[in-house]
Amino acid sequence: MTKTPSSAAPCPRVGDMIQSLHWPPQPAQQSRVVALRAPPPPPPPELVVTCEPGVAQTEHRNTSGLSCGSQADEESQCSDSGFGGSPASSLGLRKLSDCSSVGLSPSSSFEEYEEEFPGNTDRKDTATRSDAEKNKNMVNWSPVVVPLKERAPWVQVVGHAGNFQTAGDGKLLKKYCASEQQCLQRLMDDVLQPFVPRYHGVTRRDEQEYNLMDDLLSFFDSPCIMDCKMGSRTYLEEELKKARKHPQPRKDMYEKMIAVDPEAPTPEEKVQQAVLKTRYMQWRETLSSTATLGFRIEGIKKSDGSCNTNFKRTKYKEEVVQALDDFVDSNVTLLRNYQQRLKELRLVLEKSHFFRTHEVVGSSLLFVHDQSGRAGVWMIDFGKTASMPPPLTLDHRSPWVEGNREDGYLWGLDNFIDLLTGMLAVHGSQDKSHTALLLVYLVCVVVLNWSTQCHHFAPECKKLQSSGMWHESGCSKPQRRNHIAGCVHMLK
Ligand SMILES: Nc1ncnc2c1ncn2[C@@H]1O[C@H](COP(=O)(O)OP(=O)(O)OP(=O)(O)O)[C@@H](O)[C@H]1O
Ligand SMILES: O=P(O)(O)O[C@@H]1[C@H](O)[C@H](O)[C@@H](OP(=O)(O)O)[C@H](OP(=O)(O)O)[C@H]1O
Repeated sequence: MTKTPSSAAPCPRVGDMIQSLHWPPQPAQQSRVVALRAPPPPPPPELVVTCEPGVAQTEHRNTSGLSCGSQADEESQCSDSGFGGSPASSLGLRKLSDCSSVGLSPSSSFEEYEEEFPGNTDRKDTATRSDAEKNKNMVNWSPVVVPLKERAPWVQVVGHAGNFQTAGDGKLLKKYCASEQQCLQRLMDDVLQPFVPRYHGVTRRDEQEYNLMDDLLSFFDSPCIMDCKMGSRTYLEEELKKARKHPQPRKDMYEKMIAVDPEAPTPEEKVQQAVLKTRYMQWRETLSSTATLGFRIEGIKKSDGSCNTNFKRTKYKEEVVQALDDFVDSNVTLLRNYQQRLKELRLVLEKSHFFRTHEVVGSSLLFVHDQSGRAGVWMIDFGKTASMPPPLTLDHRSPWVEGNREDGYLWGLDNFIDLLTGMLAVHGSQDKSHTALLLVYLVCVVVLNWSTQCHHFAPECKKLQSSGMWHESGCSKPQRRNHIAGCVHMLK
């Protein structure tokens, strides 16, 4: 969300991303890392108390031993684009999805890279007991923190390139964004806390400030990850107003648009070779399932290292179901775990004060599971989450009409849960028909077996014997049906 084009990394290749995110390597390996992928790793992050001017604080609280001051409740959204947003030259710099790593070759798989760094095994010692205990509070299903030596390097599935760094101790640094910081702080005191990465305050590294939070992948071993953007609207009402006041057509978005559908721009946009951000965002919503289902899949990374961010046109239920089924490898237990977790989340969202009083736009649900069958879902990305002026609240289900600020988040979640329920029902009925087929097969085998035992008593067999058509091994194929019928008749 925080866009600092000057410091934004170019669309990272997988290896580069790993290099910049996974540190610090042991000195012995460091030169190898540098030789392979410059630049060298940065120094450890320094925790700072977030009371500097310009760092908005709204609450007195103490996270990770940090105490914070208080300022006016003024939120600045992290996404500035649309009215000055990413310059055209940033095309290719911004999103990981622009350089989709679909079908990464095995040689570029994350796991393989990890093996290049035996030093990583030593770092398991740095995962302290207190960290493990903090993490324990966050997950309400399994308190296991996977030892670092077993962990694959951190992976960013989608989002702004260059926004993240790992802290190496089960924590993650995301480029500082004041409104996101406010949300994360508030969420730590809300019933939603178990569904959000634990927030540890602001930290600085290399002159850049970051929000420090739990790395949700640290609970998993070679995780499969899915990012789903929630809600029926992906831009803030505020963005719409600003775009009307100061329209700033974007060339980069025009290019992203024609890359997907050359016919999408209007004749006017074709002449300008640029589109407004809000227009681009609306087009993305209707092209995908955002407008019809209230959520869309942004990207999926599987445990084999393959990563797919090619979901811009994944719109219809059947397509979404197909992608979800592929994400869980048709594993019914995982589907059930995810359904359960989403139902729990829905119950908590309906009770949450934070949720009631915030317009939640552009936020994602991060789905993570691994081979062990553990599965978790967390809310991430609050850069475009804006508080409502009191006493206004949102129900998150009503359709959006400009001015009501409804975001369709719960409507999307309802649809998501319904899809999973439907998938489970199909798997259930498939299981039943498989069981029925298996039973029929078993009965046939038993009866056939029986038939060879009881042929002496079956009148048909006697007939066959007297006609010389009996085979020593039992009935020959053409007569088998009669034989079985005879046996069954006898049993009656
Ligand atoms: N706490 C976390 N733990 C593990 N992975 C995370 C965490 N937060 C974010 N990620 C990873 O980073 C990706 C992008 O996250 P996020 O949406 O917060 O970034 P962003 O740059 O603000 O994205 P956007 O372009 O949608 O605004 C996610 O898809 C996920 O892979
Ligand atoms: O997925 P795409 O097609 O690449 O489109 C991007 C996506 O909608 C992001 O959510 C948005 O960032 P925000 O959510 O922060 O607005 C970004 O705007 P940006 O280019 O202005 O960062 C878009 O370019």
